[in-house]
Amino acid sequence: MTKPAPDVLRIAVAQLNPIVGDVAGNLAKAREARADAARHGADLVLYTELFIAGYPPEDLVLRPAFLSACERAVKDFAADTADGGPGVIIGTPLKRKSGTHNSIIFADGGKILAERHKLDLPNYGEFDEKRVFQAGPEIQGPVNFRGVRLGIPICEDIWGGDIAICETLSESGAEILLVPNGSPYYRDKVDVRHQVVIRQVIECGLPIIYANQLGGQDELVFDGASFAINADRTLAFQMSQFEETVVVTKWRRSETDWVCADGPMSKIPEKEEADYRACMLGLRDYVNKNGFKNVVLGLSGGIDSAICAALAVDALGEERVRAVMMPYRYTSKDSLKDAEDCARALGCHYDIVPIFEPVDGFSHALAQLFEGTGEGITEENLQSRARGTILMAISNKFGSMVVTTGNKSEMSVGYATLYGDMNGGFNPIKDLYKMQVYALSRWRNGHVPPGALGPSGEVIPKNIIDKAPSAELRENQTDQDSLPPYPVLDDILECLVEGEMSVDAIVARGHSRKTVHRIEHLLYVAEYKRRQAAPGVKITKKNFGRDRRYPITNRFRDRG
Ligand SMILES: Nc1ncnc2c1ncn2[C@@H]1O[C@H](COP(=O)(O)OP(=O)(O)OC[C@H]2O[C@@H]([n+]3cccc(C(=O)O)c3)[C@H](O)[C@@H]2O)[C@@H](O)[C@H]1O
Ligand SMILES: Nc1ncnc2c1ncn2[C@@H]1O[C@H](COP(=O)(O)OP(=O)(O)OP(=O)(O)O)[C@@H](O)[C@H]1O
Ligand SMILES: NC(=O)CC[C@H](N)C(=O)O
Repeated sequence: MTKPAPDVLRIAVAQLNPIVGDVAGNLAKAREARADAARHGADLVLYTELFIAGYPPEDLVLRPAFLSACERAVKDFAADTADGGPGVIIGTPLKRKSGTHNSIIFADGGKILAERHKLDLPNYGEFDEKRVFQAGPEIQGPVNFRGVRLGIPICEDIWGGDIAICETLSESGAEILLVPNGSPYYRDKVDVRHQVVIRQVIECGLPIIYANQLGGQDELVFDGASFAINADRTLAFQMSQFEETVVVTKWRRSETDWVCADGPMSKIPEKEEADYRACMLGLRDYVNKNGFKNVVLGLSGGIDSAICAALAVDALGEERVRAVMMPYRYTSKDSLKDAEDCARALGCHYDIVPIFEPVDGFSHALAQLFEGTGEGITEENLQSRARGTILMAISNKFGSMVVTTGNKSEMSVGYATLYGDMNGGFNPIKDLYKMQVYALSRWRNGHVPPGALGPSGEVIPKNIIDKAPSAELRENQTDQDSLPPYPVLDDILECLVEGEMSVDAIVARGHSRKTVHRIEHLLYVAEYKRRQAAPGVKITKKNFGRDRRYPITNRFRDRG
């Protein structure tokens, strides 16, 4: 006799932080979450996209041994469900006759009930899925789970491509849609996701549960913030952003549809907090997942290195961060004081390593060769390179990763020295324009974000925020000697980079044509530097990683 279909379903959403390639570790994490969900009465656990592999696995998917390890792991996990506990929907790559797919397996009672393959493979911005996966050959209907028909589109499948996947699932009898996602952070992305899901709910008339991955993976930060929308378009539940969590949500069958009867309603952080927490999580996971015990950075008394030091202490704790002030002839007393005050406020290790000897040593070594030439950028870069070499020596000696500190404004126009201040393994502020660096610094002085390991109070001394930024590579230098004021520069850059706007359109916003042409030129000729730059956290819709792929050799200039 078949059991009657239930009127209540407890669906756990596992918003977890996997490690790409750590199949055994991810399986252990999945098992732990299932045990936890079982203790809280869950019928089913929904994991995120490709959870067993970690997302995005990129070219690992081309390795047969990796595919076999993933498939073995999900089969073992499916076998666990013979214990009568919750069923599972878990993401894994699967190699089948139709190709290698981005898939899920749905298991219950010790058996794999169904496999589903992603139909719409994203291939834009940061995504390159068509490179390693084949799309599922056809839309497959809902899966009957203990008498309830559940549709399982996978991430991009609901983003509104050519195929009406949610609608088709609804027409074939699905009652709830459960969507595993690997949806990376960019500013305001939570709103974008809500809009995407609401649009699908309107189209298909079904409630949709959106489970998103958590954690940093190279340049990407997965921010979680999993949620669901009821069939009547109301928010059914909202999970927290930037935190690992497993929650059991309760769904009740009504006359017409399933409605969420119990689930969390977490508050989503506002702009500065969200960006700060993304930078912090991205840095923490990069350092920890790559096995570094600690980090080192040059602390100049300027705002960029100060916010990087704060992010590092918040991400890793004061004991794991070493800040090094490396004064030279042009380092002001103010900078020495500001750097020390910042390090003291943060409580991290602080050292002073002057660079007179290395810089003067290089100058001596080159004196004959350079005879008759004037001093200029070459000599300025020697200072930056001496600092870069010292940081790399500390890195080699103690195994600390160098945190590099160039903001997006500088990285855009090439105001950074190759093999100098560009040295480093990871850059937490690579995708923040200078004005955003200021905004986040002010915000951090007034708040300690959840999960931060650093202290409260003014961790970035006010003087660092108030003074005119300077690289201090020659007497009385300020950034504004050779660049437009940062509010102007950042606006032009945002128009050129994120907006891909024409020079005419940017001039129409009130900027001088000459300045816009100059910035466009600087942006293009700095491409070679960016290709050699360390990776860093993606915060905007278009970062200097995968999102923007300009040629290095490029004669185009917009003179239209
Ligand atoms: N297309 C290309 N493809 C490959 N390599 C190319 C290249 N063009 C130049 N190069 C190479 O790159 C070298 C030039 O690059 P690089 O040595 O870095 O030096 P460069 O870009 O000439 O100078 C560094 C710039 O960064 C500024 N800076 C430095 C440090 C800190 C800050 C700050 O504001 O925080 C600013 C500094 O004022 C200066 O404008 C050339 O000598 C050449 O070897
Ligand atoms: N005197 C210094 N001591 C230690 N590190 C330095 C020093 N000067 C520069 N650096 C390092 O090189 C990076 C680039 O610094 P620079 O001062 O040239 O300009 P910046 O981009 O305005 O950075 P900041 O705002 O941190 O000063 C700094 O963020 C810092 O990590
Ligand atoms: N992994 C995916 O398919 C993600 C695609 C989706 N457009 C997102 O950014 O969230």
